[in-house]
Amino acid sequence: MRKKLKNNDKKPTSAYIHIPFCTQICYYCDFAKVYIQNQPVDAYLTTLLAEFDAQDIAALKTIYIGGGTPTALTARQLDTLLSGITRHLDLNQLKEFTVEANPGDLSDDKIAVLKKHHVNRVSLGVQTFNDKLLKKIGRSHTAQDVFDNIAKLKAAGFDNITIDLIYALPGQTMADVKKDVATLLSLDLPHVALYSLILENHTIFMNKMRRGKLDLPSDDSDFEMYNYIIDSLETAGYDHYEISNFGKKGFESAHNLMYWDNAEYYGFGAGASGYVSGIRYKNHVPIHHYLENDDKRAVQEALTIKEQMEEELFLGLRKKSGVNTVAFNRKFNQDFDAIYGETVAKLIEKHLLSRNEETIFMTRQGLMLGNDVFEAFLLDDLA
Ligand SMILES: C[S@@+](CC[C@H](N)C(=O)[O-])C[C@H]1O[C@@H](n2cnc3c(N)ncnc32)[C@H](O)[C@@H]1O
Ligand SMILES: C[S@@+](CC[C@H](N)C(=O)[O-])C[C@H]1O[C@@H](n2cnc3c(N)ncnc32)[C@H](O)[C@@H]1O
Ligand code: SF4
Repeated sequence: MRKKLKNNDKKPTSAYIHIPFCTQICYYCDFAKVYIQNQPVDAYLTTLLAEFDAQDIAALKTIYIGGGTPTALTARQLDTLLSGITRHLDLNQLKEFTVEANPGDLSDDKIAVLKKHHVNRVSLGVQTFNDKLLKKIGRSHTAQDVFDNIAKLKAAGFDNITIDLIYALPGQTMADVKKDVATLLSLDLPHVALYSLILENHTIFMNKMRRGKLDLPSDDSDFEMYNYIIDSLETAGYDHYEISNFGKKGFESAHNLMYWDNAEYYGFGAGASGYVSGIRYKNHVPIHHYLENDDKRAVQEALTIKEQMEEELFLGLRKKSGVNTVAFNRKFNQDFDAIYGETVAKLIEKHLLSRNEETIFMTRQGLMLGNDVFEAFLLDDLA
């Protein structure tokens, strides 16, 4: 179907900002980033803030600064970035302002800068509490750094702290996962994201795998770990509100929910994705391409209605609450069951999907095999 969606005149109320610098390059990571030494960091920040200013944004509900590692910047650079972003914003409307941080990088002066500029959520890339495993995956911090950073953040008044953990790491056993979960629960944080290790191209791990030198847990162990994690966290009072995300009541990430609700957002910086006025775009990467091109967008595409409907399903089904079919009918002016009724029935038969009156949502099995479910919702060209 070639028909374009009507452009949405309303401005997005969320922004993602990308800082593509790191003080370490982890063996598993394929995100847009480079080692920070000798990089044109100040020039990058100037260009990034010019890109931001050009949109003339008066208010945002959620801001997410990710990377790379935002806290790889010096306190002065972080101050420049955060004051540049918040300078013209109506801060009364800002609900969630997240900055990602690497435990090894988060000093007192950087924490003070975050606090000064209204950051109210910090996401720490912990990955595991096992120091041996941390070394094995190329991280330069220890579990103790994490405990120290969390204590400092709490002392500075940050109550919305989330951590990222990865499981199914090379050589990791079920006993290791149980220890990580026990440590996590002892910290009593309001939110955590747990990812199964993905073997990405162009990473040291992929290189090792090709040479037969990476000892990854089997798919069965991966399932067992995932099941254990979900059961333990749910028992401890966390809501498993998205495939990889768990939150105490009221601490679900508003910014990430915005993505899964298929809403529009700005993306600023090298490699950032955005979705504005019906157009999905991705900015130039690597950094010098981003700096040198006047048009920061490397690719952009106006989504057809078919693509919009597919995305509504892929993204919405990531959430435990699933997709509301009545809202779908209203949004697209189509009959959900005429398009997807058969697909849904087949997935229910395979115990991957459930349905109640208005919504469809994934079963535990579906959450584990997410990609199989998403593929089933790809549409052939509609007439
Ligand atoms: C792009 S990183 C940015 C966070 C920050 N630089 C840090 O590492 O502390 C965001 C998160 O993605 C997750 N991640 C990155 N690569 C992954 C992979 N190959 N498999 C699973 N999770 C991954 C990690 O948990 C990481 O904390
Ligand atoms: C893997 S997720 C981790 C989420 C986080 N732990 C939380 O719950 O707040 C975050 C990473 O996804 C990537 N990311 C998120 N939104 C993006 C966007 N709009 N454009 C490009 N990358 C994005 C960034 O690399 C970012 O570090
Ligand atoms: S996981 Fe974080 S610190 Fe490690 S390379 Fe990726 S972005 Fe950088």
